[in-house]
Amino acid sequence: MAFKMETRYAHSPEDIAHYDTEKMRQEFLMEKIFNPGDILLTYTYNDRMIFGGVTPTTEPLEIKLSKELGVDYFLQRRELGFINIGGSGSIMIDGEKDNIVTHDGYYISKGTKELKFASADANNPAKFYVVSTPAHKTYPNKKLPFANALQKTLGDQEHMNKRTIYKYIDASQMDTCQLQMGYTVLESGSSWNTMPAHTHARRMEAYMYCEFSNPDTRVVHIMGKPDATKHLFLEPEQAVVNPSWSIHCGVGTTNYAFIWAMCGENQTYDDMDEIPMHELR
Ligand SMILES: O=C[C@H](O)[C@@H](O)CC(=O)C(=O)O
Ligand SMILES: [Zn+2]
Repeated sequence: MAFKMETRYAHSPEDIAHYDTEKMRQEFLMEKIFNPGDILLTYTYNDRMIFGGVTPTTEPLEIKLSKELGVDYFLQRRELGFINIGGSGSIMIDGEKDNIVTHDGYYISKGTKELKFASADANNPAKFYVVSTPAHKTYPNKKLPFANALQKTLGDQEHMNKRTIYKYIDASQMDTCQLQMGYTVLESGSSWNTMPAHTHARRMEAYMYCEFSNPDTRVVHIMGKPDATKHLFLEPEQAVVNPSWSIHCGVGTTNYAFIWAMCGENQTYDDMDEIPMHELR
């Protein structure tokens, strides 16, 4: 079992103006999220979000962080959400087991001492995409089945952005200190996400692109100030950190899905500043 947590620092818009492709990728792209048997995390200084992949095979996996966070145990002062995009598995929350199928999600409260992730079949492992944010209060753990997610259909064929947003952790539906998280699925023939683009200076956001309809599909993720954009070419199951001053949208060479997670100042999903098309550069 390998455990890795990389640190990614925070940037100003002026910093990235001079970054070339390689530097942009080093600073904002996570190239590997899921590796069988491993826990691969990123700690970003943008609102101190921790995100990454837990991919158990034969042995259950547990995120053990204490010294790194200056606490007694990982979730002492944090909450955690996950969505499983792999095979079936299970979790153990302080001794209580719950089975997890593909696309099940979960909210795990601050104060949880033991959280173990397992796969039912090591050859088709569960892929737990986990996101954790600082938390000040303990709210109930909550299983978030795909079928219960709050659905919002957006876009149309003319704009090549027909998609469904599945809100798993939504502050208008349940208690969460900071974290909000969901899963967006594009329809066949649609390629654009989050267009018109937006910023929300009140929250940062991480995107993890997955479930590409073809292995050769690439998603071009666009970020930066609206009038100074940069792009990254992404393979399946890679993630991007988007600072709160940055737009975050993308276009794929086929359709795809992605998991988004936000935290910061407020919890109002619709608090977004849409960018007029003529302002994009
Ligand atoms: O702040 C909200 C996030 O960027 C996403 O929820 C947007 C999204 O899933 C989409 O438009 O496809
Ligand atoms: Zn957003």
